[in-house]
Amino acid sequence: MEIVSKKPAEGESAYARQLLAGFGNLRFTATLEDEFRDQQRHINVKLLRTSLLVGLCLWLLFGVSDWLMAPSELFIPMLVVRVLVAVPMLGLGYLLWRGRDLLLLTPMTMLSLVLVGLGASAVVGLGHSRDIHYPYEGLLLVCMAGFFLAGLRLNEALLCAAVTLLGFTAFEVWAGLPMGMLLANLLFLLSGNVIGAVGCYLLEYKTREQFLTLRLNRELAEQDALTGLSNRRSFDAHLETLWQQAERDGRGLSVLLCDVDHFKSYNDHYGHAAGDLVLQRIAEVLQEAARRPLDMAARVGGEEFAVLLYDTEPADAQRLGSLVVEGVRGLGISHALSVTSQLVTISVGLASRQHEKPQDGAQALLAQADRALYRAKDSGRNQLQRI
Ligand SMILES: Nc1nc2c(ncn2[C@@H]2O[C@H](COP(=O)(O)OP(=O)(O)OP(=O)(O)O)[C@@H](O)[C@H]2O)c(=O)[nH]1
Repeated sequence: MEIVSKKPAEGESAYARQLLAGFGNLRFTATLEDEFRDQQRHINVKLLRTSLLVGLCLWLLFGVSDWLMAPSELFIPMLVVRVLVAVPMLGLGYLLWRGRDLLLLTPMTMLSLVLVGLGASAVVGLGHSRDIHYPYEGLLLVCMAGFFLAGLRLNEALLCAAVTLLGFTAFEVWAGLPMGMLLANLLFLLSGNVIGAVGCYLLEYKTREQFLTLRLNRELAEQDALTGLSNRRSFDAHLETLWQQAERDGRGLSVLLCDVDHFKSYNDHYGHAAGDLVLQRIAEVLQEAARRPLDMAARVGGEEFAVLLYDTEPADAQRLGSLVVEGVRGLGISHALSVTSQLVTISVGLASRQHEKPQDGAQALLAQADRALYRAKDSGRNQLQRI
């Protein structure tokens, strides 16, 4: 039978595909976008704690500027605005302090930012109702905070800036600012926002690029290049993790250790490249057996594979292991020099962690599977043995 390569192609990784396809519109495919946003939420909690503290201090500090610069009868209304805006900021602070409700983080941040923007617009409007030279430039700081300090994505920061500028325009019309001056002020604020938006775009683009590159590198570091299965390193780590989880939750854990039979003679007869293709086809069979989220199929040596089965009873693991033996034989790959069969076959050793008995640890389980595999080889290969 002719064997066709099913090796994972370059770019088969979702991260690599997204890097190749580009993301100039600052958006990934749905799954990656969810993953990205989830990661950002966790990072932003820390960033926001600092930003909020700085923002709140500055917001109240500007009250001193109101006191120094505004006509005295306006100070109290301005102070009321500042206090009213500080309340939702304190609410956001509470969310950040608790560190839960992460899904509320972005809406709360946007709400706080919009309220600060509108509050600042109201203060400026009050000022301009008496003195058209009352400083308004501080409003740009609010928009810049949205672009760079609040952990928002560009479109979210743009929305906050747009609402702020609309509020600013409304308050200025209310204050009766001359049209020419209003347009000049708006032009200044808009120019500042364009600069902020471009900077925010570049920052978000780089953040997304870094996200994809890091995830891709992590994936590559954990993967076997030939078969696309997990490699030995990630297998060992996953085994330890699952072992601890199985102990904690009182669940079963099984290891199938699989070794290709007479593979040396296969290589000698058909060539190393053909041998590589066989390993890839076998990997597919094993991957099928490890389809549940916590299960794992890995290439742990040259022609040696392992399958971890979490929360699986020994009898089920044995049934699955036998299916794997049959599945590989069922590939129908000729092996003229095999004294076991005319086809490529594998031997499998099974060991299971039984939750009702005291256990020695993950490595002991692996050693048991290795002994079972040795027994399978010794008993004629092309079969499963268990300890
Ligand atoms: N094509 C290919 N061969 C590999 C790879 N890694 C290891 N091998 C070969 O796998 C063979 C393993 O041979 P042995 O350990 O003697 O075992 P075996 O011939 O399979 O005999 P039994 O396990 O006793 O049935 C060696 O010839 C290795 O060169 C690989 O990545 N590609």
